[in-house]
Amino acid sequence: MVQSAVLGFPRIGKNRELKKATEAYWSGKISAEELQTSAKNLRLDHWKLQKDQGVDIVPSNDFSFYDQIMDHSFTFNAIPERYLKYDLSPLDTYFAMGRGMQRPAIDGKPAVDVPSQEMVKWFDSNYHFLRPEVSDKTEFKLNSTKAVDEFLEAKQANIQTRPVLVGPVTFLYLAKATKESSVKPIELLPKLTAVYVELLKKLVEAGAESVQIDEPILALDLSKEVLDSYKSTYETLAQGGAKLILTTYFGPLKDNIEVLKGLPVAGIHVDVCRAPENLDAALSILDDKQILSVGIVSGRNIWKTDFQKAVAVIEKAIAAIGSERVIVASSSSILHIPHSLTGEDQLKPEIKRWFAFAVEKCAELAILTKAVNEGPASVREELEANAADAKARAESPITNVKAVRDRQAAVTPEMHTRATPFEKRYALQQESLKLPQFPTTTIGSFPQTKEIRVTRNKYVKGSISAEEYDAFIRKEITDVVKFQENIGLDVLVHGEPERNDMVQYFGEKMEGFVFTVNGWVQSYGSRCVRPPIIVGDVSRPGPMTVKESAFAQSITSKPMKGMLTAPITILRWSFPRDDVEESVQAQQIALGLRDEVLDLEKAGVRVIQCDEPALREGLPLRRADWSQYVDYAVKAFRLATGGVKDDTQIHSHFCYSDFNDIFDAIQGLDADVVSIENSKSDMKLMSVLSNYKSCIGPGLFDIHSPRVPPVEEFKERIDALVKSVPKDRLWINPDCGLKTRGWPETTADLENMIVATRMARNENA
Ligand SMILES: Nc1nc2c(c(=O)[nH]1)N[C@@H](CNc1ccc(C(=O)N[C@@H](CCC(=O)N[C@@H](CCC(=O)N[C@@H](CCC(=O)O)C(=O)O)C(=O)O)C(=O)O)cc1)CN2
Ligand code: MET
Ligand SMILES: [Zn+2]
Repeated sequence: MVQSAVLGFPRIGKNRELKKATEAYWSGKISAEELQTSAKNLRLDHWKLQKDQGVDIVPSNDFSFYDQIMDHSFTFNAIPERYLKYDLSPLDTYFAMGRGMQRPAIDGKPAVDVPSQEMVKWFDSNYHFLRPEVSDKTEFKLNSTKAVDEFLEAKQANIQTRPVLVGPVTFLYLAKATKESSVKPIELLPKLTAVYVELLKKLVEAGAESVQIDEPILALDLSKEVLDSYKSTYETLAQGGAKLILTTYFGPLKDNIEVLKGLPVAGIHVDVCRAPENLDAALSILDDKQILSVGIVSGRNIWKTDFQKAVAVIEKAIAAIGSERVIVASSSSILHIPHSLTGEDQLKPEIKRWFAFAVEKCAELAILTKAVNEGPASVREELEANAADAKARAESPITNVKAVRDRQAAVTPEMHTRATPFEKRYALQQESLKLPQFPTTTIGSFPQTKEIRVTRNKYVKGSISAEEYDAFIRKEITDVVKFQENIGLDVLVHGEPERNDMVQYFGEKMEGFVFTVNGWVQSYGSRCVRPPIIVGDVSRPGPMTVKESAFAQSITSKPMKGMLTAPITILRWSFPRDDVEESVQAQQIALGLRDEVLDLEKAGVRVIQCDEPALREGLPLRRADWSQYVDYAVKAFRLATGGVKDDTQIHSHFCYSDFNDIFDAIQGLDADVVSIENSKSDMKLMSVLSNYKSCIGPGLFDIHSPRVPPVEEFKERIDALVKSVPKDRLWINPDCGLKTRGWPETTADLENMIVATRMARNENA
């Protein structure tokens, strides 16, 4: 019999219970025990939910308080020394790795001041993990039995789970060596694998029938060294005695499939949503006992699975290897989609029927499995309903809007190019903006205080009027503008208090999107987003940000920076359509933004920033696919911004550190100023910065952590930057927006940043 499986379930909870509990713990409102209890309840709920939907194989150890990769660093004792010297509890050590910790000496306990680990994007998703850090001194050992404990916890509730581990090759591939260490992480494989064996033995002892071991890097271009390591690593892992299901996802395996041939694993999992060709590839290398887990229900999007197509794929696998050896699974963990559609009553029924969220995806897996086990007649109604939903979507008028298509057809090459080259127009901008050396600015948002969120919530629920809300936002903007003037920033921002989220906000102002009330997806740690869903052709019916930006400019004589989210980021951080090319969707969004940019310019805003932080994560996982992506991504940005006058300054912003990969694309945007995250990447960007032809503001402090760097630290960073960036091209700013920070640390951060900038100006005048 075919079995169904989920590779990982969203852990944040239906109503973001985990977010609320961890944040309450951090602020001292609940105890560690209370936090553990709510986590335990959530795990139990989620196991039961999946079982109730009819899933046969449910995962354990997919839970995490912060990030599953960091859990592995913690489990295998890859804990940098800097987190251990304070004698914190294991839980607090763990959270310090995730978010840093800074607190004064109290009750005889020493002061703590430690930044978090580096946070990076999980493949091409909007989820972030904490990059493991290893060195030749790392002593891998079992520091935690979380995987075993959670397995037993489920077992106690009479639920047999399949524990999930991140495979050792993927773990070390994603790791970096500490600064002091010369070791290449991958060289530590033998040492680390030995500890995996120990853990696997414990899981088997506890009663685990099989273990899911994730090796998603197999969807990347890999070196021979990495590929070759699979054989010896998995031969060693086999000593653990566990039945391993080696899991790959997010893309085609291509030639990497070869290394899976002959590995001593019980089965492999492939993603056939992203890469249908993985099915044949996998079938061609399995031995005559191995299981094939077919990832057919997408863990990355919210569209209903096309049952008819899916059944055909599964039947093909069954025909090849027999039903005992086939598992029907989610393509990847379904961490990336919201919890459930229940309660999303504001969605029009004719559109809601196109979607399946996590709980509904579980039901889909059960239906598909039944269809192949008991025959289509056993789920006839479900199959018919599914076919009707697909047909209704294909025929919906919103998926093909003539005015939008006509405008796209009329786009010309000239619309992508500014009238004058950078050097000349920057000189004009300098003349009009009159900025000092090393201009200071911020990335856009200021703290989204509890008061702001609560007031917006009241407005959304209708308990305050639009006028009251507008007045509140105007007051917030006024306060933020005054604050920036007082503190001495050069290019101001309005602070984005009116925005729930930089993507959702724009989605809500454009046609072609729909929204959820509770469709939260974890982005990092306790932070979540509610991605809007692109359901049809996109257009912009009217101004989206002009009112707030024009007001902010009207109350200051300093230049006010208008703040927009650029096309690829709106596209990537939404759930895009799967019936139209992403390049087409990007261009539709770009045309809407182009109108907004020109309206801002008309309203007297002379600096306009279009944030494109998702440009890097949008890069296809395989290099061979990069150029066609970069081509449409860069065009979309240029289409949005290319229509402005010479003396209107275009900024962009990127918050990740792999600048190298995308250097040419960023250059190709032809923005006048770009700000990029830099503070946590060990200043490794330095070497490429000197080649950048326009202005650049490498981030000077990490906004993900409440830790405030002292003035000297800022000064050191600026001094290092002055050595690689031309003195008339360097801007000074934080890594990213300040919305997740509180006012005390924001004030201290910016004060220190400005003091250090003034020192640097004196020295470099
Ligand atoms: N979409 C997206 N992706 C991104 C980023 C981003 O900004 N947006 N930034 C990078 C890092 N990721 C981040 C993701 C989320 C947040 C973040 O701050 N999220 C907030 C929610 C933001 C939001 O949607 N706020 C809404 C709803 C807030 C809310 O929780 N309201 C309460 C009621 C009010 C209250 O009691 O607090 C409720 O609904 O229950 C609003 O302000 O309107 C959170 O998790 O807390 C920050 C960074 C990369 N990816
Ligand atoms: C994730 S990039 C954030 C950019 C946005 N303008 C902000 O400051 O919040
Ligand atoms: Zn950012």
